[in-house]
Amino acid sequence: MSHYDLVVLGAGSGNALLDDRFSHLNVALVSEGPFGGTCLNAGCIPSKMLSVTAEVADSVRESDRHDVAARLEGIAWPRVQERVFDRLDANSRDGEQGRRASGWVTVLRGRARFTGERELEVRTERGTERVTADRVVVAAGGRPVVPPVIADAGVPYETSDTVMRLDEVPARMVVLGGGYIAAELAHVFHSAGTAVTVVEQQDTLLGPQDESVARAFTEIVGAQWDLRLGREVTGVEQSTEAEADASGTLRVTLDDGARIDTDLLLVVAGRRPNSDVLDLDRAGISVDEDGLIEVDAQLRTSAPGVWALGDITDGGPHLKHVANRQAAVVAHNLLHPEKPRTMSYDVVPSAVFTRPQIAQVGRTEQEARDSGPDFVTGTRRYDGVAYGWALEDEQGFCKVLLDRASGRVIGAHILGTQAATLIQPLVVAMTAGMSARELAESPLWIHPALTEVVENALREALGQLEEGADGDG
Ligand SMILES: Cc1cc2nc3c(=O)[nH]c(=O)nc-3n(C[C@H](O)[C@H](O)[C@H](O)COP(=O)(O)OP(=O)(O)OC[C@H]3O[C@@H](n4cnc5c(N)ncnc54)[C@H](O)[C@@H]3O)c2cc1C
Ligand SMILES: NC(=O)c1ccc[n+]([C@@H]2O[C@H](COP(=O)([O-])OP(=O)(O)OC[C@H]3O[C@@H](n4cnc5c(N)ncnc54)[C@H](O)[C@@H]3O)[C@@H](O)[C@H]2O)c1
Repeated sequence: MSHYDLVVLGAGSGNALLDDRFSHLNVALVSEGPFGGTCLNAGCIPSKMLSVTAEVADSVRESDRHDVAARLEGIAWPRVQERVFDRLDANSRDGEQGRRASGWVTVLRGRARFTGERELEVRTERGTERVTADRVVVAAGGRPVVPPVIADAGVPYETSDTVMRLDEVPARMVVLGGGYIAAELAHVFHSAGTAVTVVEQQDTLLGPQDESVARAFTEIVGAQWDLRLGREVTGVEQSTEAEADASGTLRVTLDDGARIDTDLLLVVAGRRPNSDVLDLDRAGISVDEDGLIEVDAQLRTSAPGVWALGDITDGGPHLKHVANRQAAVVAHNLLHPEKPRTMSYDVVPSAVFTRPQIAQVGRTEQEARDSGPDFVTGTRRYDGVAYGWALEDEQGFCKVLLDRASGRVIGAHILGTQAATLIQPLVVAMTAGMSARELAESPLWIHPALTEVVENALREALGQLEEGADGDG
């Protein structure tokens, strides 16, 4: 049994909290999977590297909109694979080697589970190691959910953990689920030449987005992907050899009786926390009904001396920038228990790196309607500003929601080129408590940058506020 000052479980965002400030401690970093966790190896980063490649191909395809004569000869998928994963795998290996060479971090690669309070068993290649610690941070993330209809069918399928590393691009793909991951990966594979069918149980893709964004996105991609909305998969079978040659290796049946022959099934129907394999009850760590570890604002769990962060917790949306901030808060609280910091989830932006790109922060219009504050909206389209003309963009828009009483932005939604970047001034204003008028009128907005669409949406909403105020008077 080895004893440590600190054990961190998980080499994703958990690894991010360890820096030289901890070098006076005896630390163990335990991880089953590779360093960098989901984000580096199978999540945010490879998906964005592939999505930018897809964007480049899309630009060539659409070059005639800008009177440029170009023809796409194809995406060299094996070379893309090498470029993306050689870099990411090296980064992961370097991260692990750096820790091993640090002199103060012991790396234990293997599956861990709790055997008592701040006591763990780790099954490594060299056998089972038992460790105890004064303090423990649990950052064991989550994994894809595979509905029983697929898991029990005994057929081959891919998830986001595997699909980005395929050797070749399939001719046909059925994507089960129409959320974030589906939107990003369907774009990548469609652009690489795959005929994509998306099966989503709700009536739109990206259901939790603002209703105008979800509607517009569903309509735009509906012209490129075969969408089966409001549908569920009821069965999947492997085709016979003769059928496979003619129509693909799998046959997917939907609840309306439709049968779809395909070469590959991608299951992206949500994620679940890895808490079920950790025997958390033996450590006194409480979870909610979804298996998420319950944490307070300081990211403490119900067990003394145990903190948790990232996708395994019930603290905030499961996004990498949230997990990174949580890691910074936990690091501070471990080092300065007398002056602890807390997490706030008041303003959490997110983006979907699909085509068109989508970004959001704060409330959706449907949430604002349901939760009752009196609000106004302002929407401006990309084709209403000069840079939108330059882009020949006929789909993009920015919508802002302002609280009538305070004049502050309570939500913002952008669909279109560079949405993830354009939303940031709105995020800053919301975080700083700046009014919409201050944001629209105090900084100079560069002309004719695309940010003018944000400025104009704000001005439109401010006009609505004024009209309301005049009416009241
Ligand atoms: C395809 C995809 C795209 C995404 N894109 C984005 C994006 O663009 N932007 C964004 O903000 N977020 C994105 N996310 C979400 C983001 O990846 C996660 O929120 C983030 O990586 C969570 O970090 P984490 O440290 O909580 O978990 P992880 O990074 O999953 O780390 C968990 C660690 O725990 C280890 N572990 C688990 N169980 C055990 C065990 N029993 N014993 C030992 N070790 C264990 C794992 O090996 C791993 O090292 C994406 C996710 C996916 C799947
Ligand atoms: N850009 C980003 O920030 C980014 C990108 C990818 C993933 N993520 C993170 O990963 C999480 C998981 O992404 P995800 O796309 O797997 O989940 P999700 O929750 O976003 O979407 C899952 C979708 O699958 C549908 N679904 C579930 N079961 C189904 C079934 N049996 N039949 C048909 N449809 C079904 C759901 O209705 C939902 O629309 C996200 O919530 C987010 O936290 C973030």
